[in-house]
Amino acid sequence: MTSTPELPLFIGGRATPSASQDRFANINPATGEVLAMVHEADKRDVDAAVVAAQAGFREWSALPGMARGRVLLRAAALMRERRDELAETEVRDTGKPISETPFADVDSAIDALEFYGGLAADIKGDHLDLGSTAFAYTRREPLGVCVGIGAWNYPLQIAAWKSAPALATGNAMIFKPSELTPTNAMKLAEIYQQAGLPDGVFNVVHGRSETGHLLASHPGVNKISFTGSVPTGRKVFGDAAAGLKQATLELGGKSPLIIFSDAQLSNAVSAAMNANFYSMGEVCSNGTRVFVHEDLHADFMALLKARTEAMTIGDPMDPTTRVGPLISKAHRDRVLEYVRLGIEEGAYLVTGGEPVNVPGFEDGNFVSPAIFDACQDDMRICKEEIFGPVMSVLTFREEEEVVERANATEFGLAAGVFTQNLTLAHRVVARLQAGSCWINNYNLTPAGVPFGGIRQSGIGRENCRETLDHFTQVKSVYVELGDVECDY
Ligand SMILES: NC(=O)C1=CN([C@@H]2O[C@H](COP(=O)(O)OP(=O)(O)OC[C@H]3O[C@@H](n4cnc5c(N)ncnc54)[C@H](O)[C@@H]3O)[C@@H](O)[C@H]2O)C=CC1
Repeated sequence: MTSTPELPLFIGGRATPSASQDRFANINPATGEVLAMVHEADKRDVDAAVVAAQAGFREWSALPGMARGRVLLRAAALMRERRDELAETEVRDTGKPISETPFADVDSAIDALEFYGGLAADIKGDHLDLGSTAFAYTRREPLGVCVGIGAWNYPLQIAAWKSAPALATGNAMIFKPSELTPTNAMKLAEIYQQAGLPDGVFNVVHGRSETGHLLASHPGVNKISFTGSVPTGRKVFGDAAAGLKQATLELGGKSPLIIFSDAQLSNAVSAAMNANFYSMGEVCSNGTRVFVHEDLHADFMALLKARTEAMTIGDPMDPTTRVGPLISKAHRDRVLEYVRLGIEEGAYLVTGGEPVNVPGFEDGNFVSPAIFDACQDDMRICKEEIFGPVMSVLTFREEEEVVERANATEFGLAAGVFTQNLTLAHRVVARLQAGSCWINNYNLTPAGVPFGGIRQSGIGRENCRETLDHFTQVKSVYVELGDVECDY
């Protein structure tokens, strides 16, 4: 009989057992199998990670940007060699289908490493002319030890989106993956090390909320980059405020997708499905409020229903599968509770929203993709983030009306507009209160295009050049070439 593997921490360039004896199980959401017993970091471990990161920072920040960029590019190449393995690991940890993870997870992570690897040599300040006898310049300097805290839905992508800009700018990072999906952060640490990253520059600390709090409140930490839910984001921001640390937050959403009557129908349906059912709907930027113009509604619903019912639910390792299990039993129950609530609130359940028994995967958390029609703005299913495969369809008549209703939310992560009238599209997008918008597509996040939210959806932008500003601070230097004026 083989024993369950252990997943230790990664501190100072070494796989390190936690000082605490606490372990928690990492469970495969498709099978219920315990993949590993994960070491939970306590205060001693967090202190050790900070000391290691401070040492790593001294060495790493002294290198020229070109040298740092080269390490990131080597790491990207190593990830590409291990693409299949990383994609399969992501399937086992998250339950997402293998038809997605090589692209949305691994390639997106590789893109981030290549993007920031390329920019590392171009991190620079400004020169200010102050007349013939003086000038000033600014330096963009790293912050020091940065903490990354990740959610469970895109574990490798989040680790890469946070660590690549942090490292490109000369910082060290301590990354805490979600306790539900801890494996690929360890593989990323191995890859960075193999690519030549000095010990201590990228550390992985496992744990749950207490470990996250210990990291966010640690006096030796200079910045926190967080991805997760709004309530946790508030706590992390509170810890950052108490220590006067910088923080960027990528939080949840309840984003609108507006489909005007002239939209190309099959593209609009494709986008609505991607915006609700990709990764089983466990995507922060999902367009879960689908506003469809009354004139298109009947055709839209017919095609949407047929295509949704044709999605294959099953073994996430099977390349033909489109719907895998939800991340955990607790989350599945929460999603099913929202389906029950939607019916109770008077929305019409067109299809799905039921637990699915997949033969051979009796312990899997499968739920069929759900479509609600006849939704009203004030229903809880239309106001609260469900983070599962539940689409709410609402109808509208006028542009003015739909813009107002789309913006009537506490969130502001993303929004989409479908129309062949580009004047209308740009006019509407300009009025939508969201950080990331798409016209005639949805949820694409290429490296270089800023991603992030406003209002309750977060602070800061990831996956773009602006992120470099979030991982650096400006030092200004005044240089005198003339004499010092003095009245004394
Ligand atoms: N805007 C974005 O880019 C994204 C946002 N999300 C959001 O994440 C949420 C789902 O992810 P979950 O992992 O369930 O979120 P969560 O907020 O429960 O956990 C996120 C991370 O925070 C850690 N944590 C928990 N309590 C903490 C504390 N007091 N201090 C510090 N860290 C703590 C967790 O261990 C985990 O690593 C959804 O609301 C979703 O919208 C997810 C992916 C991307």
